[in-house]
Order: sequence, then structure tokens, then C-alpha cells
Amino acid sequence: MSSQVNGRPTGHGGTVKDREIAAEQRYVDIAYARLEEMRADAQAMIREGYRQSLAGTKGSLVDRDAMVHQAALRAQALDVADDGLVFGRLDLAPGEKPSGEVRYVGRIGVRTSEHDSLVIDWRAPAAEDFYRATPEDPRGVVRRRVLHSRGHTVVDLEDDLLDPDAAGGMTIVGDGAFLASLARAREGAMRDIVATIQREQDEVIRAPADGTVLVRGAPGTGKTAVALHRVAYLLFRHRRRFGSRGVLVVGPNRRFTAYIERVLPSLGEGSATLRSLGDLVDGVTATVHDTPALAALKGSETMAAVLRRAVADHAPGAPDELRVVYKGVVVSLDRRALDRVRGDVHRRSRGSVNAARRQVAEMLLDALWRRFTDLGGPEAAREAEGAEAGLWNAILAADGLASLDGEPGRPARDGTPREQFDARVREQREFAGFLVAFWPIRRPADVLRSLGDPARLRRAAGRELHGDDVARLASSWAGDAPFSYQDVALLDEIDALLGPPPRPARRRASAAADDPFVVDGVNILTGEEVAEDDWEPEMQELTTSMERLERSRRVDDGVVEERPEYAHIVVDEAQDLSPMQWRMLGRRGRQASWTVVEDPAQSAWEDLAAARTAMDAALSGERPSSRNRRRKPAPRRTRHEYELTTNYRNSTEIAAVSARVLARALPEARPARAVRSSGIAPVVRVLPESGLAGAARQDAEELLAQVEGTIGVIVPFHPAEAHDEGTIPLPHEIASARWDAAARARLAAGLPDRVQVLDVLEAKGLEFDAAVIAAPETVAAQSPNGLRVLYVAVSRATQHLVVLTSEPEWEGILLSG
Ligand SMILES: Nc1ncnc2c1ncn2[C@@H]1O[C@H](COP(=O)(O)OP(=O)(O)OP(=O)(O)O)[C@@H](O)[C@H]1O
Repeated sequence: MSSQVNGRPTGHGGTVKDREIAAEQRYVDIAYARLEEMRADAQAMIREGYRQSLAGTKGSLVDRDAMVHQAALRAQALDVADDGLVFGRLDLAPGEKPSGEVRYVGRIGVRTSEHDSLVIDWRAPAAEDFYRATPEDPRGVVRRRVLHSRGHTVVDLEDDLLDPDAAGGMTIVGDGAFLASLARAREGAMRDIVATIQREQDEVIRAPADGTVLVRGAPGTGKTAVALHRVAYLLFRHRRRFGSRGVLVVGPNRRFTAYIERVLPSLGEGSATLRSLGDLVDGVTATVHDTPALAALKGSETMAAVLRRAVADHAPGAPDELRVVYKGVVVSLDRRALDRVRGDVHRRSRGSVNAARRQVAEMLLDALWRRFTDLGGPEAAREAEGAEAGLWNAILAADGLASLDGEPGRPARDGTPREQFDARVREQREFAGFLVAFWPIRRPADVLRSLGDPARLRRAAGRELHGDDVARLASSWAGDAPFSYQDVALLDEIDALLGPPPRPARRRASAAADDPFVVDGVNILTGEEVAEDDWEPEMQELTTSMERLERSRRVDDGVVEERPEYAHIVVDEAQDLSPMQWRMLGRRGRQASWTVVEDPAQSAWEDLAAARTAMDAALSGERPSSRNRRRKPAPRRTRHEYELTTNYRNSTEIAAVSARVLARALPEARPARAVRSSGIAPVVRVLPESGLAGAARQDAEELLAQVEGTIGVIVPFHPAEAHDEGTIPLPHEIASARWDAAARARLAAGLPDRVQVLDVLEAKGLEFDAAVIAAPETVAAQSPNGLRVLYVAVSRATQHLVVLTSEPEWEGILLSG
């Protein structure tokens, strides 16, 4: 028999619950005392590592680095565990131990100095029952207890009785702390959920490490939370595999990555790389979104072929004639001849265009030699040479010296005529200058900007783009308009075509002596002076691969030299990725396993089928092709699919509003089940359009008094200003002009930080205690998938939802379906 209590007074020593809390506190104190000792050990190990480095041998340097690195990671994990170290307890049914075994679960594993377990790491197999046991399938667990702590202090408890028959006299304490924890105020940054992970979520977190895990679920079902906990799990269970090559987590925008960035460190995992789709390419940060129509164009796979042709076109400003003089004969290559050389090099060196200058030089020499022989050059040269030698011999004879032919040591006839020709041409300043201008090292950004010239873009477009599309695209890249989120994927595509520039040619002078392109100590292909001194790689200190990835080297002109590849990639909000964005991710994970989380019902992307095909290619490690020919399908990797069904974010009241929007956007889709009622009814107010912004501000101010946490004011999307030039705005674009950056800044002016004013695209993945949605009618009309975008907006709030509209029918749509 067990007794259920909700904090009933019990005379001495407070309530039953107080007594239980006090008992748990004693255990937690022991765990913290041990944690303190473990920390001291880690610090001692770091000191020992540095002491060894003073010994100074190369071997000890490596040992020292490894030791310090491991100890530093350990110390970091121990620090993280300091807050809420122990959060769970399992009482198992009596088995081998007559009274039943007790297991404590926490953020990290803690053992006594005799190696007995005090706390089990939440990711360890022995902790699985904590998340998986249910009354239907108790898995040997009689009671599951969640401990809520503040710092080192246990402040609350909540029990689940899973096996009443085995409970004996066990005390069960419970007052719905889990539901209460869902209603807590949101602080503007996502928190970990280790203490309350639910069974269906745990199955995803601990899913097999190979292949792809694909997770679907409606807003608020914990997809993001689960994906992040899975990263912590994978790094814990497969540290060698995932820790060395790294894990990449990709979110839709920077606001989102800022929102989730604390979760992994709070789980003790600081090593994963977190990037948004706008800053995946080093050196570029997207700040704007394109209009839906433009984004659809830029995101479509057609762009791959367009960019391939753009890269193969001549560089802006490239000379269209090459002239050299050899033995008095002028040899030149005209535009057609140069185009042939360029085309040949591009065909052979796709993916390493920037490093192909040597090939270009060799092919130019071939073409020049052919031209020279066509001109009858060798005979002319022989005559010129004969005349020249005769002249010299006459001068030498006058001085009583031997003739040139007899001079020892002078290889007057060094090499074949062709070799002599090449050597003389390479020495000419015109040739070296031409090479650099004809085959400059190109940066992806310059190539994309060059497509701001409609004539150039038209050449690259071939028959793949309509005239209007060419005009729209060109105007978006002209001048110094900021790069958009979709542009980042295009820059990565160009980068993949260009490849890295030639590696710095620091090589031994002896090797350089054999290189025909080193003329007078200068490499004419790179302009570098060749080092005189023997160069050997320095003794490099041991670094982790993460450090190497983060250092992914860049040369002065901004070309990315190495594109990191990861062992595991997590893609959040995957329903919004365009085919070109999938190609960008695919390049970073050819050997990777993947966790992909998505909600197709929240997709703003029109051509989902094309995005699916590109996703499949990326996930299977297929090398993207830019040709239209059929891809050779790569072997399909195992795919594990999951669906999350409970909405932990929205109150049932708000979930009902979002379900109505979903029913209009996608009648066949199923909303998730919300579990918590707030008793607060959503509000829809109808106002004249001109009053919407003012009312939104006023509502935000009033909500400040009603919620402790964050407030989101979500307004229609405003396309990048620069992209509007010269195009006639559509009716909904006129309306959206009211929500430009200046208008958003006015709306936010003077309000505290916990109020955020953001557009519907930025709101993806975020959540707030209260949300004010302005102009749903505009959001719905802004794109073919406008209703799905609105569905995202209305599903952001945990407690209060206020919608402001100028169209009276929206009141009915949102409140009564
Ligand atoms: N098991 C849980 N215990 C406590 N809170 C949870 C749990 N699962 C999810 N939550 C909370 O629910 C909220 C929604 O989670 P999350 O943002 O991961 O959902 P999502 O499915 O990614 O939503 P969206 O599709 O809107 O991006 C978060 O505040 C998260 O912390």
C-alpha cells in the first residue's frame, strides 16, 4: 500500500513532502560533496599536464596536450552539473535486493572513490527506465521521482507510481509539477528538459546512431528540444566517433540559434557547432530574406546549372587577347582561342577552378606554340637566331674571343625548340601579367555580384530562366544589396565549383628549381617568392579536430580554404530548406549520419517535392551534380522515422486557435494534443488597418504586467528593401510596407528586452509567454503558403495570444473555425 500526499501537514518536521525533500537533500548533499572532490581531481590533472610540459620533450608536449584537454573537458562538464546535479530517482521492484534497488539519475555520472554509483548519467543505458517506464509498461520501476532543485537545494518533488502492486508502504508525493513546469515563464532562451523527457521523446533521443533519424511533429511537441538532447546523447555514447569529426546543428535563422544556444552547454556539451542557414559559409552573414517568389527561384536546383555556367564564363575584366614576342615573331591568341582554352580548363577542373592556373598556363603555351608554328615561326626564329649568332660571333672575334657555339658551359641550345619557346615565353612579364588577369583567384561573393549584370546572368541562364526571372535575380545581386539567406547556399555552390586557391607554395628551393613556373625565384602562377630556407612542417601541438574545424583556414582574399565535414548533422525546421540549401548541407556531411526534424505543415516552401529529392540526395551522401542528367542514386541509408504527438508549449486554448488555422492551411493534417489549460482565452480584435501597429504596441505594454517572461510581437514579413527597386509592389506588398525595419524599430522603441518585435519568418521555432500577432490577413496573403506561415505565428505562445486584424471575418476564422 502506498500513500499519495500533496504537502499535507504531519505535525513535527513539517509535511510528508517536506520530510521526503529533506531525505533527498541528504543524498543530494553527498553527491555534491563527491562532485567537489572530482573537480579538485580534474584541476590537479590540468596542473600536472602543465607541469609535464615544463619537462619540455616533444613526447611530453603531446601527452600534456591530451591530458590538459581531457581534464579541461571533464572540469567543464563538472561545472555544468553543478546546477541541478540530481533530478531523478527510480525505485525498482524487489528482485535480488529485498527492499528493491534505488537509482539516482542526474546530469552527469558520479561515483564514490570506491567506484560505486551515486548518480547515473541521464544518457547511460541504466537511466533509460527513468524516461521509458509507464504504468502500462513499468519495466521493473515501482516509483519514479523527479527532484526539482534550485542550485544545490531540492525545492520540490513529484512522483509517478508505476507499479502499485509492488509499492508496499512507499510514499507517493505529487502535485502536477510536470504540468506546472510547462507553464513556467519563458526567459528568452530555451532550457534543457532532461528531468522531464517523455517516453516518445526518449525514443528519438536514443535512436540508433547510424543512418538518418527523421522526426515529425506539430509545433511545440519538443522537436528542437529532442534534437538537441540527442546530440548530447550521441556525444556521450559515441564520443570517439562524433567528438572527433564533430556535430553540426543547423537552424533557420540567427535569432533561433541564439534562442537554443544555451541548451547544449547546459547539458555539458560545448563541442557541437551551431549555425543558422544564414551563416554556414565562413565570412558571409545573411541578414535578409527574399520575397517568397525570389526565394523560390534562388532555391531551386536550376541555379546549380546556372552557377556552373557563370563560373565558366570569363572573369569580369579578363583580357581578350594574349600577345607575346619570340625571336622577333609576334604570337597572339584571340578571343576565340582564349575561350577554347578557358572552356577546356573548366571541363577538366570543376571543383578546383581556382587552383587551375598551372593548367591554364600550360594550355596557353600549347596554344601559343601551335600558333607560332602555324605562322612558320620556327624557320623565322632559326633565321633570326642565325643572324643574331653571326652578329655576336663577329663582335667576339673582333675582341679575340671564341665564338658562341664553342663556348663551354653555355647551353646555347638548351632543350628542344618547344622547350626553349616555353622558357622564353614564361619569362615575359606580359605572360605572367596576362595569367593573373585571365585566371584571377575568384571569390564566391564576386562571382555572385557579377551576376548583377543582366547580360552576364543571361549568358549563364541559358534557356533555364525566363527573361523576368533574370531581371529580378540580377537586380537582387546588383550593387551592394545585402546577401539573403538563399544567397548563402548559392555562395557555397560557387565555392564548391571554384575550389580553394592554390596552396601557399612554401617548398624547398631545390624543388622549386625543377619548377618551370618559378622564374628568378618567383612563382609566376602565384606571385610568391620561393623560400630559400628548407622548410619543414613545425612540430604541431595536438589539437582537437573541433579546433581544426573552427580554424577552417581562409586566405586573405576571403576564399574559404577548407569546408568542414561533420560526423553528424542535425537539421531543425527542415521543412523550409530549399534544394540549394540541401546541397549546401550535403557537402558538409557526405559521410555523416543525420537527425532531421520537421513539420511539413509549417513549411513556407512551395515545391516540397523538389526539396524532398534534394534532401534524399544530401542524406544519402550523394555528390550533387549540376548537370541535368539523371543522378546515379546513392545507396539509401537506413532511415528511422518518428512522430511526436504531444504539444508541450501551447495552452489548450491557444492550441485550439492554431488548430483552426491548420484546418484551413492543410485540412488533412492532424494537430498535436495540448496537455495544459491556462484558463486564459485568446483575444482577437478588429481595428482599422492604420491602427494595427499602435494597438500592437499598446497590447505589448499591457501584457508586460500580466506575464513574467517574454512577449513576442509578430508582424508580417517585409522583403529586403533593396529588392523592391523597380518592381511594382503587389497589393500585399503595399500592406507589408507598414512593417518594414523602421516600423518594427518604432514599435519596439523603449520597451524592455523581454518584448521582441519580429517578422513571421524570424518567429520560426521560437516561443513566448505572450504573443501579439498583427495583420493575419497580410501574413496569409503574402505567399502561396501564407496560411502555413500564419500557423507558425499563432503557435508561438504559452499563455496569452492576442491577434489584431483589420478584417472582421478573421475573428470568426480564429475563434470559431
Ligand atoms: N518533455 C518536456 N518537458 C518539459 N518541457 C518540454 C518537454 N518537451 C518539450 N518541452 C517544451 O516545450 C516547448 C516546445 O518545444 P520545442 O521548441 O522543442 O518544440 P518544437 O516541436 O521544436 O516546436 P516548433 O515546431 O514550433 O519549432 C519548449 O519550451 C520545450 O522546452
